[in-house]
Amino acid sequence: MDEFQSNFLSIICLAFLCLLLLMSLYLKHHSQAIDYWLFLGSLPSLVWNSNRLFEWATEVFSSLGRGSFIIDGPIFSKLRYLATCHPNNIEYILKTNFNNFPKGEDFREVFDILGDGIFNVDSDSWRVQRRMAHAGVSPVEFKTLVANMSRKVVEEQLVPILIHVAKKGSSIDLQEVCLRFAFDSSISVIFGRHERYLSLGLPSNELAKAADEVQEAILYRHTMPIFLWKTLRWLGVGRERNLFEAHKKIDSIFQEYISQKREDLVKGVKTVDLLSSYINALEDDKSVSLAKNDKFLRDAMFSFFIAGRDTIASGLSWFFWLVSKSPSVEMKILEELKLAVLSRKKRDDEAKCKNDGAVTRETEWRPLIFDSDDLKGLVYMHAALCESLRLYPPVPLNSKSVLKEDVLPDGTLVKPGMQIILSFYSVGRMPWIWGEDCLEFKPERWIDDDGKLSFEPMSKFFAFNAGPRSCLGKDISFTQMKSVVAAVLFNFHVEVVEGHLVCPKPFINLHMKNGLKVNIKRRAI
Ligand code: HEM
Repeated sequence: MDEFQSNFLSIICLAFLCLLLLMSLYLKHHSQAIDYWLFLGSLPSLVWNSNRLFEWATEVFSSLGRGSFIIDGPIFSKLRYLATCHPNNIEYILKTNFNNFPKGEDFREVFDILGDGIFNVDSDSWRVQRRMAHAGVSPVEFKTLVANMSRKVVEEQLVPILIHVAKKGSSIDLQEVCLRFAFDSSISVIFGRHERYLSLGLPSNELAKAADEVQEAILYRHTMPIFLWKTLRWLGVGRERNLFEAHKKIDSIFQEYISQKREDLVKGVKTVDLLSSYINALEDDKSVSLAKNDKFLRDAMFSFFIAGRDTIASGLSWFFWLVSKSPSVEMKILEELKLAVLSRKKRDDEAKCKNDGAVTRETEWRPLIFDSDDLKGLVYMHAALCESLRLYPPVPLNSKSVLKEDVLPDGTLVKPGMQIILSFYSVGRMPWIWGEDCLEFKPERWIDDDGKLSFEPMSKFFAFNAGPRSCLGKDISFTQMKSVVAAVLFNFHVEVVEGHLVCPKPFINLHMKNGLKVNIKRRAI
């Protein structure tokens, strides 16, 4: 064999070996339900499925038959994610070894719009924020404020719009209505202001527009390597330009609200709202400058605004959709509400008899608005809301970093530098976690044999997070959602427009890609 022939043979052997390596790498990982590409890792799969990320992750978990899988980035990047939906892992990360899994610097950079707000800080800064937020939302006065504000927005804004739509016989996007309800309720509770973003004609609002832009831009950041969006930010182009403008707008609106509130407080105008309670609490600490306080207030209030707006809207929209497809659930909710109305009537009649002896009977149809007293103890409605949040958690994913090497309860090794994605969306869709009927909307699974709410499902329910960073707004969320659900279902029949396609939108919060187009009819009970 001459030199040329031997070189030629070597090249052929090398090429064959490379091909073999490539095929084996591809095939090996392909058999594990997630494609792995030489040099590019799992990035092509991720990009390919970016418009159905939650469903894709769920499919991968299902086909693997276990609760964790690795997503590798391109060969020279340090990108390495662990996706998990295993309840034991989630419990371990959020509770048992909480200190080893902070949010981390990457999260902080991507969500820089949140500043030093509670969602964006770890360790001591988080503890300070948590203490203040807890003190702000725990008092009975605050809970009463939330109940009163929800009732007000429902009575004065939501119901009149639905009456209008029912009379006209036209359709409406119920998701948009829920978003606007959540916006107005949040603003009134946080700032004591009444925005009326939810009103006939669906007016535009600068703050709402900026907040939407922020969500879109942050999602966009998730789809590309950090260096790329940072370059776009530096160049001031595309979505980064929009984010910059939205950031500026939000800062100026919040600064105006804060200054206005300070002036009101100096004038002696007292209101019960979150901002007032924060200003009063900060007043005691004279060591901090006003400007620093204002920045702290901006970050804290923006976090509350983000916390309450999209979550409540998402929770309500998916709930109405699920109930519209499940007449038996709807009937049971109505039965429960009728009982609540009867006991209210009894209370009212007794009070009237005591006062003037005459019990009036109403003849004309008037929408019935429920008070917080009426909404206490609605076990079935509570169960139905939990069931809807199980299938469609408003915060579908959570992300954590790793401080020290650790082994998760399912045996997965995690190392510093890795990012862990907790897929709350997938947890509710695994037969091995929730049973073979996991995809069915069954509020009954939340009710025990004595007809009370069962605590058992709570150990695998993470819609409100868990552990030290669990949601501080859980109770008030139920108050708000119940006041909307009761008023809408008791007074109206909601019917999804025929042919309207409902599917999740890849977003920070779980919204519907095409909204929720519904027809509204007045209900005669
Ligand atoms: C259906 C409605 C809601 C759902 C499903 C929900 C869910 C969650 C989740 C999953 C987290 C953890 C987020 C993370 O670690 O990044 C969280 C945290 C939080 N939520 Fe909610 N939330 C809801 C409504 C609210 C409301 C109305 C408020 C307003 C007071 C609120 C206040 C908070 C706060 C302050 C935290 C931060 C806790 C911390 O980091 O220590 N949430 N929520």
